[in-house]
Amino acid sequence: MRQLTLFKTSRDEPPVTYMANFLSQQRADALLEHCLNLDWQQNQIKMLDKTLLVPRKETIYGDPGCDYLYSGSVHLSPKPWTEELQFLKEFIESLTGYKFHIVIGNLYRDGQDSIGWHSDSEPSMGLNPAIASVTLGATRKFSIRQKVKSEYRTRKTELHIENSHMWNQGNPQRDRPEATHYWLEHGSLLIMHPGCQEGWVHQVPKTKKPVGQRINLTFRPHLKGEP
Ligand SMILES: O=C(O)CCC(=O)C(=O)O
Ligand SMILES: [Fe+2]
Repeated sequence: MRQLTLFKTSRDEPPVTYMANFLSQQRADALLEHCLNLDWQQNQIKMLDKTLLVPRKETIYGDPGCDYLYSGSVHLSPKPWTEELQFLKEFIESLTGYKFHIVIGNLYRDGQDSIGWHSDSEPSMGLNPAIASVTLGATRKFSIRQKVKSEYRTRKTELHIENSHMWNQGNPQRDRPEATHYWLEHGSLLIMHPGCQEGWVHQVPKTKKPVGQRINLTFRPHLKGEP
């Protein structure tokens, strides 16, 4: 298959590529059905002396030994690839030229499930990782903006940024760069290119509008992955 040619983005444009009709309706429906039966769990994040439930369910599949730690406290250990997930991974690899070793799934049960502002910069992915994200089910808004200075310096997690009013003075939202929004649809692919995690943060905010369940699959590299 011909690979996507690399993607001109200017300094002020998010380094992402969005393909709305990546999967046919039929493939996307079948994959959603498959993914609803994966092994989902709701994890906990420890922050300061609090324990908070992650506001969505999660799962991880991938190469053996590719454990993933995020927010300093959520430890995910991959189950072996299912045939469907491995096929999808290889399809995206051949399209993009990027290599992936794990997939982390997010299950957003309704509009109250979300992921706050964050970047995915776990050292186990190596430097400047590309991440490919497939959406199944309900459409949700995905926002992306450039980092502010303080977000470059420390490895802030989604809950640190969301709760930054607890330790920042003033209004932390006031000086944030303007966000770009994408409506991620059933069967779509969003590629976050190298550099995206280093200079930008993204989120899927909560919404009061009635929305059905949505599954998001993020394919990621891992330093311990198979070559
Ligand atoms: O659900 C999405 O579209 C984004 C998920 C995400 O950012 C993540 O898993 O790190
Ligand atoms: Fe992310």
